[in-house]
Amino acid sequence: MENLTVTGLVRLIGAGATMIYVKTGNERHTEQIVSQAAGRLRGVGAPYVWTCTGGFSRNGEVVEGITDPVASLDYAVAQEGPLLFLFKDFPWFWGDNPYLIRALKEFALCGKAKAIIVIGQDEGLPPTLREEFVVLHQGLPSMDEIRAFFAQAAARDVHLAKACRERPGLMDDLVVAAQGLDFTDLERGMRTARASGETGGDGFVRAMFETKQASIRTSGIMEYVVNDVTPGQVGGMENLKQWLARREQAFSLEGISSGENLPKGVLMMGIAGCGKSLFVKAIAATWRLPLIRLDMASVYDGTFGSPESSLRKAFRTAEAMAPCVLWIDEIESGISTQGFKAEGGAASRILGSFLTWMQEKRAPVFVAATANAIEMLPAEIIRKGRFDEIFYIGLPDAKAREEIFRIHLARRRVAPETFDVPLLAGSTKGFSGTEIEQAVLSAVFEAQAEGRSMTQQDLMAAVSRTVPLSVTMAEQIKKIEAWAFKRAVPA
Ligand SMILES: Nc1ncnc2c1ncn2[C@@H]1O[C@H](COP(=O)(O)OP(=O)(O)OP(=O)(O)O)[C@@H](O)[C@H]1O
Repeated sequence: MENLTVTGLVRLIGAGATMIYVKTGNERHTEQIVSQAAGRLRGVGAPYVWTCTGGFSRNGEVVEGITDPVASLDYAVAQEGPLLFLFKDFPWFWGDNPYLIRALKEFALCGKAKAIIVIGQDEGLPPTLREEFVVLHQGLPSMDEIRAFFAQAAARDVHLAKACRERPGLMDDLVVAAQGLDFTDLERGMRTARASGETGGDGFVRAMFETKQASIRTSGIMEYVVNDVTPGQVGGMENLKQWLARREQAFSLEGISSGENLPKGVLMMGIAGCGKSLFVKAIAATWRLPLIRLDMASVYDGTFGSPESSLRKAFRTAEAMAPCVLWIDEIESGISTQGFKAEGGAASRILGSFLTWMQEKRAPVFVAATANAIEMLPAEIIRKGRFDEIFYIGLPDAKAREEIFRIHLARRRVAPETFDVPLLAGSTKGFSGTEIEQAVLSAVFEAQAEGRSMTQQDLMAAVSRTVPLSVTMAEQIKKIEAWAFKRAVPA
């Protein structure tokens, strides 16, 4: 699907296109582009803009108050061209109005001196009209458009102009911070910066990051994860850490600019609570990339639109924010226990479009996918070449458990040297990272409740109170490990 641009629109209409459908999330900006295109088309003048409440207006003045969609098309047909009509609310009517569909089909035959542009939020073009319309997509602004936006903003805003003079690299920082925002959000970001009273360069950059976080949050299926986890905070997983370190160069600025040999992504599967999420955060923090989390369960349950359109939106946002890490959490969600093939429809279509995107993406988006229920993953997803590597994160061994104890004791400001950590590690065979963390926390609380410092005894008592998942789910874990042994690299 082609992107909506002024030149593209002028070229299309100049070549005789009479019916264009623009999929947009920002009506106002689409209207601006259509107005600019109309200005470049000889003899067309300002476009007629139709809404279901006000009828037609031109240059902001009402010219004809027809609010019925079919009658409005009759009006458009009767006008002398060359003219451009922008219809805003048609998609709400054409679902159950055969007269409107017919009137649109007739408009397509009414001559070339007039063109109509219909705008809508979703793909919602009825199948019967697909042949009539050229479909365009109003994507997110490019880096050049964002730069132009800030240049214009600096011409109006004395604080931004001053900050740009004082910090030569500010424009670049702003463009990176604002990537992935649409024009409405860019304006919102400027307002946030002004309202915060922080009018230095950092204030503007921060406002853009905050706007991006808020904008990703409102999409419902995605979340901007603020994080500063380093590999030093992850116990064990030596293979994964080495893998990560070897690829750091590829995701450096030079690596990204060369665009060559960029890693596609990793799939991390394994037992709950063993640090999959923690490691995804460590990847993003090590490479100093923004981390966006996509919740597959919300994609599948359709709360925020059809799964297909949610996923497309997520990919577009990730590409617009590139370079970034896209964390696909619970990638196996939505696939029933009866198996991938039996599910047929939605699940296989969605996983199919995910795999195609993985294969074709050019933008530096590193995909970090995590999965718990690995036996549900279809062969398609674990086939070699989809992900750069598939890691299995199992229960930590004794050395990893020691590291995990040290990390969590230090996090609670307790000096690990004062404890017999090897003994603790030896007593926690079969514990996951979460279970070790919980045991440390429980011992901290016990000691606090009695108003004293924590002792080895508190920790050993907390450990003996814990029944790890590996005991209650021994059979399942054995099965998972046997499955992973053949298909994945141990983390
Ligand atoms: N290897 C580890 N090193 C240090 N801490 C760990 C480790 N594994 C788990 N933890 C602790 O347990 C918490 C939960 O782990 P995390 O959420 O990363 O596990 P997960 O495998 O993603 O689990 P789930 O599948 O349930 O989301 C982490 O925030 C961390 O505090």
